Amino acid sequence: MSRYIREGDNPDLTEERRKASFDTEAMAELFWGARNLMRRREIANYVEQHREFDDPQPTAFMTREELIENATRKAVLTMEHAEKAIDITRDEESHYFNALTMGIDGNPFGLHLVMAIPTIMNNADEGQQDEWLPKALNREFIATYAQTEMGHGTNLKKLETTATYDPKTQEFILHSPTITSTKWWPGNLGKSSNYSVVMAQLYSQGKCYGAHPFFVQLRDLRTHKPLPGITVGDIGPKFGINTNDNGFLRFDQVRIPRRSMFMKHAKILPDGTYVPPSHSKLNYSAMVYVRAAVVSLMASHLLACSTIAVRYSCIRRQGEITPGTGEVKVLDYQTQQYRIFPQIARGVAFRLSGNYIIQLYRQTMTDIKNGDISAVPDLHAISCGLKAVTSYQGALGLEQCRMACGGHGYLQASGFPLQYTVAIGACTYEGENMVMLLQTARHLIKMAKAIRSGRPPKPNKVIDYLFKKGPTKCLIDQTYDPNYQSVLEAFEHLSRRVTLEVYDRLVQLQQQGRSYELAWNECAVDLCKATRAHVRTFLAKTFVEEVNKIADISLKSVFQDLLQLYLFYEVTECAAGLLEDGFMSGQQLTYAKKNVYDALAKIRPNAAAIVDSFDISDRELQSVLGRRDGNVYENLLKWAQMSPLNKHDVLPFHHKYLGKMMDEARQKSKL
Ligand SMILES: CC/C=C\C/C=C\C/C=C\C/C=C\C/C=C\CCCC(=O)SCCNC(=O)CCNC(=O)[C@H](O)C(C)(C)COP(=O)(O)OP(=O)(O)OC[C@H]1O[C@@H](n2cnc3c(N)ncnc32)[C@H](O)[C@@H]1OP(=O)(O)O
Ligand SMILES: Cc1cc2nc3c(=O)[nH]c(=O)nc-3n(C[C@H](O)[C@H](O)[C@H](O)COP(=O)(O)OP(=O)(O)OC[C@H]3O[C@@H](n4cnc5c(N)ncnc54)[C@H](O)[C@@H]3O)c2cc1C
Repeated sequence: MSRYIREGDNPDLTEERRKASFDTEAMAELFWGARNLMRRREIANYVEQHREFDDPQPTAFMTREELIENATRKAVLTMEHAEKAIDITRDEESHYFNALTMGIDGNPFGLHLVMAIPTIMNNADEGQQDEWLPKALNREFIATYAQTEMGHGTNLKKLETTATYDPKTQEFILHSPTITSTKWWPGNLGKSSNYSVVMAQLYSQGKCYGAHPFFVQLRDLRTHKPLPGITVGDIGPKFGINTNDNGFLRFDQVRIPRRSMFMKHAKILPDGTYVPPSHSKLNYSAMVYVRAAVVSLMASHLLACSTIAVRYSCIRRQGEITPGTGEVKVLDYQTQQYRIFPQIARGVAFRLSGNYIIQLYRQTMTDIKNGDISAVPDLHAISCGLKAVTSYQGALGLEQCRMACGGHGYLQASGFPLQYTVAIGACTYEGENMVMLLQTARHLIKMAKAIRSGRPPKPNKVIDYLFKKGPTKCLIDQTYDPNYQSVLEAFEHLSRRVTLEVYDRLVQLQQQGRSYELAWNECAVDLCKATRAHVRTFLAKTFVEEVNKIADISLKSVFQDLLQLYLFYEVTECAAGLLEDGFMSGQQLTYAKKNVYDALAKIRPNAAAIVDSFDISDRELQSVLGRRDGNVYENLLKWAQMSPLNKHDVLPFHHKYLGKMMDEARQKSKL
């Protein structure tokens, strides 16, 4: 019996769990890996046993100051408990523990862990690492990553903050020369951090060498007051992540020692001589890390929101399908399945590719340490595209899950506003999505040039297909192929065609006299399409490969249903492109749609058990609608009764305004 079924649960949800064709626990093991699943359970138990991690009230009812104080309290507790609760050397355990204890809306260590420490690990030289890393890991300071300025986020070449080297004192002078040079956005900069990685234009011997990272103390270690010459604060409430004190920062001729510059790759010698790095973008590795991590992060958001939507749709009865047979669970509506199940399938696809890309990141960082930088452009290309596509599709998917939950989906109690507002940040941070799509397109255009000139680069799993000659007509038909060769070939065809077409147009525009840059801008929409097609191909192939590795027949069959849905849903999503050149026929599109509907029907009886197997706890979901026990209605009422507005039956200012107005209106009407 499923470990998710307990006495007192909503019977509709229990009925759903009993219907499953597979063992939920075995599925959870497959999904997370046996060891990770066991550790997740142990960590979740640990947190449940320490009630001090509980929020004093739902965070939705807290003011911003209360939110930040609560997060800060829990962050300190988290660090105090970490060594007892988890193996701190295992990233998976840290991420899970942090998510359970601190939630997803931000915490004072967010940027310290995600960007500052990776920058120290990958950009500090040995001496600097010896000095900074133990202190960073030991929480002797909290650092953030200050790169974006009020005037420039994308175009790093135009950052205005300067770091001018003074050989006489062997110091850099940090300065913010204009209002637009004010650092703006860095997470945890406003109030929590006392150090920061600061990206500034490096000047030495009268020459500018471009943006470089520096490690800068911002606040006094004892008083926490900003150091002389430094102005720092919070940028105010935002669309979401209001638990995070995203900040602003200005420097007024602040002097820092020469060794504050990260010197693993580029260096300034004491006399001011600049030593360039082996690759000009090695200083950007923390950004590459977060872009890669976003893929798994989007998987987590999608799987959490589809868990909420599926569970709620199992207990929500509304309307009849066959008149007179009683109200159905809303999950029985095909439209509901069409809204929610593709989000599950995309979440799984993102999880699988997310694992791949993080491994590639780790491998590339190791290669760089060993002096091999050859994988840097490939990692950059695929991580930019994946980040852009998964954050965009993730955002759309979360919104579908919310809308699938009707009015209650619009409540903060649903958990959707928190998930959504956190998730959509990823469309912008770490490289705005269009900009990221265009970065991948640069790589694709190089590949197109190689194809046209008949000189393929050295073999590479991600782009080899571009150099293949695929079928000239789509081979999708009604026969079942577990390798989905014809679908993958269709995606490859679309990607190859769009890439080559936009390349040819780029060349043609230049032949007509446009500069490369102007031609590029005229082709930008199609360049983005090429990236999307390439990323779709990558996600799809990774999904097929991973499903083919599953040994257990009953689990594999569930994954195959999700894979079928994923692949044919994507075919329908890119149908215009496949039909445009006559590659796919209308009839084949009809087959694809039928495959989508068939997959929905196959997934329907397993849906509740599938989302259970993602093993997302109520503590993580923070959702009344997505509760494991399905007891939504009584808990919605309890939740509303906790609203601070309900502390008073009559609001203290009622008689001052509305009461007075109505009294006066009644008086007048009596006259
Ligand atoms: C389940 C998950 C569990 C746990 C979670 C784990 C971790 C947490 C994950 C997420 C964290 C969550 C929350 C964090 C929240 C927020 C963090 C956000 C922080 C930030 O936003 S920091 C600021 C980020 N800023 C940007 O990204 C700026 C974007 N701009 C750029 O990157 C660049 O300027 C550019 C790419 C647009 C262009 O660069 P450029 O102008 O310097 O260069 P050129 O255009 O001249 O290009 C030259 C050449 O270099 C290539 N290039 C560019 N960048 C790179 C790179 N990074 N690596 C390799 N190569 C690069 C470029 O492609 C060109 O190549 P070509 O050969 O000439 O074509
Ligand atoms: C939640 C959140 C957290 C953040 N955290 C941090 C942080 O910790 N540290 C930090 O340094 N920064 C942080 N940022 C800043 C973030 O990295 C930038 O906002 C992002 O890189 C985009 O830069 P921008 O805001 O200057 O947008 P702009 O570059 O001004 O872009 C505006 C719009 O113009 C278009 N555009 C711009 N350039 C191009 C181009 N080359 N081609 C095509 N279109 C283009 C895009 O549509 C874009 O949306 C954060 C931002 C957010 C929202």
